[in-house]
Amino acid sequence: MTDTAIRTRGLTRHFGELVAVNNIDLNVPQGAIYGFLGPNGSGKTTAIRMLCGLLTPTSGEVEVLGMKVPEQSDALRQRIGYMTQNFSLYDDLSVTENMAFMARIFGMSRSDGNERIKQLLDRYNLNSMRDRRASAMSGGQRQRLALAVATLHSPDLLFLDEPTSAVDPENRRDFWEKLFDLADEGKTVLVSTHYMDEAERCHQLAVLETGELRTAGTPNELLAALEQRVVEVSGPGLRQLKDQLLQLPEVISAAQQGMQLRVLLQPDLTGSPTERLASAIARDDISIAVARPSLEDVFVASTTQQEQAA
Ligand SMILES: Nc1ncnc2c1ncn2[C@@H]1O[C@H](COP(=O)(O)OP(=O)(O)OP(=O)(O)O)[C@@H](O)[C@H]1O
Repeated sequence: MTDTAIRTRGLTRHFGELVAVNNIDLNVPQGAIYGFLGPNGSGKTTAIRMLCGLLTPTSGEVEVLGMKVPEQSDALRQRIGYMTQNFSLYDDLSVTENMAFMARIFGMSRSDGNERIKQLLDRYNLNSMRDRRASAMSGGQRQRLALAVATLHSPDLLFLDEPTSAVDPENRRDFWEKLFDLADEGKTVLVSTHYMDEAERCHQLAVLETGELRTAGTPNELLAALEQRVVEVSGPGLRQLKDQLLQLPEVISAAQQGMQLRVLLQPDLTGSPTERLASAIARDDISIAVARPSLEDVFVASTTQQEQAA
């Protein structure tokens, strides 16, 4: 049996009239890398802040590492790490000073703190810049320092809010390797992201839109459950073709990818999707082929249903 690291029921947060998080049920297994995927303003940060005990829910139940939140937030704080979007480093402090400061906050003795800092300097390749001020570091270096600081007290659960938005693909890949090392040690990681390649790396995912949980599961489960059909269309005049496609009732979305358009179709179409589109467009200079769904298609399908229904 897998233990549950995070369990919520009916998690809701209002800001005045705005419902930022609406009635969310989550089950995050221990040891998983769990992705929060959603457009800007979909409620990812608000949900994370409630799970950390930093923000009180308007209603609903939250249990994190077996503790009730917000009631047991103080005890929980020792067992979780939180890396925010802007990394929350002290720019005027050096690499080791940033870490030593956090060690003091967590009440570590000087010798324990120094021992842990030594381990983390090695683990996150920060030795060569140990005396450098945080303000003088590159995006990738700051990210590694932020992860070192967030894991200084060896938390069992790590919250990462869009941790890779300021770094290049190589640093992102290295960062994810570090996350898998943590998961391999039994740590649970909840990570919010906009990037599809990152979503694909997660063991499980939740897709949020306008504060609501649209879908959740492993990447394979989400792909298998996608009811919408996906086709690729190529031919001359792709920009005009795209506008034409978007007028059709069968089409949910169309987006150009290089020399072709990726088109998501309504789920309940009868007959062959390619023949149906070909007859609707009625042009003999284009080709249409069925495509394998991707997580981006899942994301688009689950975050445009509401717009269509409205
Ligand atoms: N303290 C606050 N007061 C009022 N509204 C807020 C507050 N915090 C968040 N919101 C609103 O709640 C909604 C959800 O915001 P949130 O930051 O949780 O989304 P997000 O998915 O993390 O977005 P992003 O990807 O842009 O970081 C937004 O409409 C935001 O403006």
